[in-house]
Amino acid sequence: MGSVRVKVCGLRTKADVQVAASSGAAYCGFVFFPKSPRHLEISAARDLALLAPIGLAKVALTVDADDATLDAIVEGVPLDMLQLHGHESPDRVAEVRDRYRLPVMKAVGIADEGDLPAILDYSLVADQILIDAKAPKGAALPGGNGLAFDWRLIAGRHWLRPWMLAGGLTPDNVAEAIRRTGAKQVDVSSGVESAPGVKDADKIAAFVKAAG
Ligand SMILES: O=C(O)c1ccccc1NCC(=O)[C@H](O)[C@H](O)COP(=O)(O)O
Repeated sequence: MGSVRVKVCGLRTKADVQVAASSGAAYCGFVFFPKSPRHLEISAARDLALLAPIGLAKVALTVDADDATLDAIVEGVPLDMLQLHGHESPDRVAEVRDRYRLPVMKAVGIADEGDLPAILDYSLVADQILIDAKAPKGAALPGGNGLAFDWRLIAGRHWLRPWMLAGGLTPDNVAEAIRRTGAKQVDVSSGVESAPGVKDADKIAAFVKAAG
């Protein structure tokens, strides 16, 4: 595994998990959002999570999920982290962290300078921050849209918590994104797919290699 840690999000098959692991990814993400082509039922996610070797951290991604939904996911799937990718407030992030005793990563969408203070706000309550492109107005999905934001907005900045760069990353641009932002962790979903929700093994391997 290289020094930059990679999260491959939206895994749906056993082959996806196996290639993420063998390529050297540090995290795999399971999406629980029915509108997404990457959505998994709990039983399917459990089967995939049980395949993940030690060293591949299993992340459950939810969007404004209530306690009953999170209870079912946490009870049904062996997990290492929760990723909150909706409009969860800082108080809700703290509540989820306390309730499940799992590390929580909060996604923050960035489009311009005005979005940056939220990174600090959430750094006070979350274990990690996912710095992602803000979804366009009216988008069906709050993430996984293959859109990048202007990396100059975060270049040279430091935050209280570990953070991960996301949004429009591909095997072709990830090295440049790391160089320009100083990211020590990167996240990818659509950039390693051949169609929405269909991961491509060669692209996953190429992405992890390019991330270094
Ligand atoms: O990927 C999804 O389908 C998704 C659905 C609902 C909320 C978030 C979602 N993805 C979040 C991620 O962590 C993605 O990996 C991240 O937004 C980067 O996506 P991409 O630009 O496609 O690499």
